[in-house]
Order: sequence, then structure tokens, then C-alpha cells
Amino acid sequence: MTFIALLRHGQSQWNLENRFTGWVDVDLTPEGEAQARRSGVLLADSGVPFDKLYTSVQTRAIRTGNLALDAAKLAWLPVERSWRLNERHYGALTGLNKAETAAKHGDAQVTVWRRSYDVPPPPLDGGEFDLSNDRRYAGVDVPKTESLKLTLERVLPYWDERIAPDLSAGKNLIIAAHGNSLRAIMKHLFGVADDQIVHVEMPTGNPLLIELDASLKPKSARYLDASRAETLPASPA
Ligand SMILES: O=C(O)[C@@H](CO)OP(=O)(O)O
Repeated sequence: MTFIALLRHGQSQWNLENRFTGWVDVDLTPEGEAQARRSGVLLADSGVPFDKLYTSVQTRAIRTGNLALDAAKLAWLPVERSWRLNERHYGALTGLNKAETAAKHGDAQVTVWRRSYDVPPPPLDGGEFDLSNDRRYAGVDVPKTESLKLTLERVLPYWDERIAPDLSAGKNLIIAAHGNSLRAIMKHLFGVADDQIVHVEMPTGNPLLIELDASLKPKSARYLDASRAETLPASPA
């Protein structure tokens, strides 16, 4: 049996300020750092012998992974990072306050932008949150906006080429990433229907430990901090 732990980064400064974040490289709050350390303790307590950490190239996920590995006494684990695990790009909503945006456009529209499968927010048109010249993205066609569908379409090649082969080889993995890149992975793993993914949420800094069968289908799944768990999709038949 093989295990994968999906770990959304701990609380970030813009989670705290309730702002649309996406690709902006916001750091963790002290509370987020504590959630990351606690995640490491829970991962160690699970007894799973983890072999490797994958992260996005965003600071909040990288630091969450590092703090968790330190707390788990696994600072020696090999690490691989990819922009393909980044948060979904929030387009022109980036930086705006979520409550103010809901007051302006209505809750229903904001839910569609935040949780629907295939409706991207309006595109970003330059400005301070345009990261296309950030050298960490050299050679990457930095998106101007992304739906969850577009996010899954750029996560999936990385899953197929790097992550799935590790799992098939029997490696137990930790993926430190983001609410929506991890919802994309959950949609793929659990076979969640397009119109049901709107109901799937992932808490910050709470590892979701999934046991996979030989064909990489979930056999069981549980949040390691049960007091902060969200409802899980049904395991596929
Ligand atoms: O702002 C973001 O980038 C994400 C994750 O915090 O927010 P949401 O919950 O709207 O997907």
C-alpha cells in the first residue's frame, strides 16, 4: 500500500486578510507556521514512512513543507518543486478583499469564481500582481487567470510524469501545495463530478492522508487533525 499526504499551506497573511491570493507570493502568519509544525507532528504520528516532499514554487507552500519536515524529524527527505503545483491564478480578482468583492458582485457570482469547475475569473491585465517577468517562471507561460479546470490541466501532466510514477514505485509522498491545486488533485483522485467539486474544501495546515491501491485509487482518506476536518468526497467505486 502507498500513502499520499495532501498538505495545504498554513494560514497565509492574505488568508488572514481575506484577500484573493493566487500566484502572489504571500508568506505564512505565525498561526500558519504553527499549523505547519503541527502538521509535521501529525504526519510523524501517522507512522507512515514518507519518502519525498513535493511543493509548488510559492513561499507559503515551501515553508509549510520545511516546517512540517523539521517537526517530523524528516528534514533530510528529498524535495522536488514545480510551478505546476502553484495555487490557481485568480486573474483580475488577485489582491481584492473577498467580502468586498461579494458585496459588489453578489455571493452567487463570487461562489462561481471561487468554487465552480470551469468559470475563470476575469483576466489580469498587467499591474503589480503580474508575475510574468519573475525569474522563477522563466520559460513558463504565466496564466492571466485560471479556472479549476485550467488548474487541473496544468497539474495533471506533472502528476502523470512525476508524482504517479513515484507512487507506483511504492514511495509515500507529501504534497505541500494550495487549496485549489490540491482540490484539482482531489477531483482527479476521487473522480469528483464537475458539478460536485464546488462542495469540496480543504482546510489550511491539516494533512489529508490518503491510502492508495495499486491503481492509485483511494482506499481510505482522513484529515489528521480531525477537529479541523472538511467533508471528503466518496472513495471511487
Ligand atoms: O485566495 C486564494 O488564492 C485561494 C486560497 O486561499 O482562495 P479561495 O478560498 O477563494 O480558493
